[in-house]
Amino acid sequence: MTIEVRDLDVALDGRPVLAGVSLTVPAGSWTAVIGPNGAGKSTLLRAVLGLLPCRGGITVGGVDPRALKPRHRARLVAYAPQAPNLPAGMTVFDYTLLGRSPYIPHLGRESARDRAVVAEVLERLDLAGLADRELDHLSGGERQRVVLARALAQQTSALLLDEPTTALDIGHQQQVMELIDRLRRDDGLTVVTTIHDLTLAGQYADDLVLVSGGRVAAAGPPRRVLTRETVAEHFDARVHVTSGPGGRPILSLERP
Ligand SMILES: Nc1ncnc2c1ncn2[C@@H]1O[C@H](COP(=O)(O)OP(=O)(O)OP(=O)(O)O)[C@@H](O)[C@H]1O
Repeated sequence: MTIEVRDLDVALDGRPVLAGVSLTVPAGSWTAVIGPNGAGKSTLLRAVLGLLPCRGGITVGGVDPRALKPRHRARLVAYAPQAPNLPAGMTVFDYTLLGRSPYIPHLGRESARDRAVVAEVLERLDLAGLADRELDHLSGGERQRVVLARALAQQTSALLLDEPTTALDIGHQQQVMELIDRLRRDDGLTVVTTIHDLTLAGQYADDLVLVSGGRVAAAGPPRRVLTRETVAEHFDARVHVTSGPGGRPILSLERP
C-alpha cells in the first residue's frame, strides 16, 4: 500500500510547521523520517493519519485518510504515538485489544479471533509474560512495546511509528527493528518511522527523509542522505561516517 504526500502544508496555532512537504513510500518499503528536534517529524506522521488540518495531497493505498471515518481509517493505517496516554489500571492484554476496536461491532464483544491476534502480537513482542500486568506497573521500555503491540493488533497494511525505539535497551531496539523488518517482508507492510538514532535508521530503512525547519532537506537511500556535511548542517553535530555492511552508513560522534 503506497503512501503519497504532495505539497503538504500544516499550520499549528497559526504558525507554519510543515511547508511543501512531498514524499512517496512505495508499498512494502520502509521510510525513516529523521531531523532535529522540533523539525516537524511527528507533525508529518499525524498529518498523514488525517489527524491534523492541512493543505496538500495525502493518499494511503490511493485513499485519502482524511475522508474516512475513524473506524475505517484505523483499518487502513495504524499509528504508535511517541507519548500516548496509557489508562492506569488497564492490563497489557486489554490495552492491546483496543487495537482490535475497528473490527468489533458496535455494542458487540471481541471474538476469539481478536483475542488470538492479541495473544500472537504479545508473543512476537516478548510481552506474553506481562499480559495480565497493569500498564502503570511497567517499565518505560515495556510500555513502549505495548504501544507498538496495540498498533500491530490493528493488522493494517500501513504502519506509522513515532520513535518506536527511544526508551528501549539495545537488545529490545534490535528486536523491535527486526520485527518491523520481518513484518514488512512477510506481510508486505509499508512502514514510516520517525527515529533519532541515525545509524539505526540507516541500517533498516530503505529510504530516509530528512525534515529540517518544516521542509524536506534531503531524501533518498541512507548512504546519500547521511553524509558528514548534511549532519553538520542540519543537526549541528560533528560525525565520522563509515560504510557498513551493504554500504549502509555508520555514524560516530567526533569530539570537537
Ligand atoms: N499543538 C501544537 N500547537 C502549536 N505548535 C505545535 C503543536 N505541536 C507541535 N508544535 C510545534 O511544531 C513544531 C514541530 O513539532 P514536532 O513535534 O512535529 O517536531 P519533531 O520533529 O517531531 O520534534 P522531536 O524530535 O523533538 O520530537 C515544534 O516547533 C512544536 O513546538
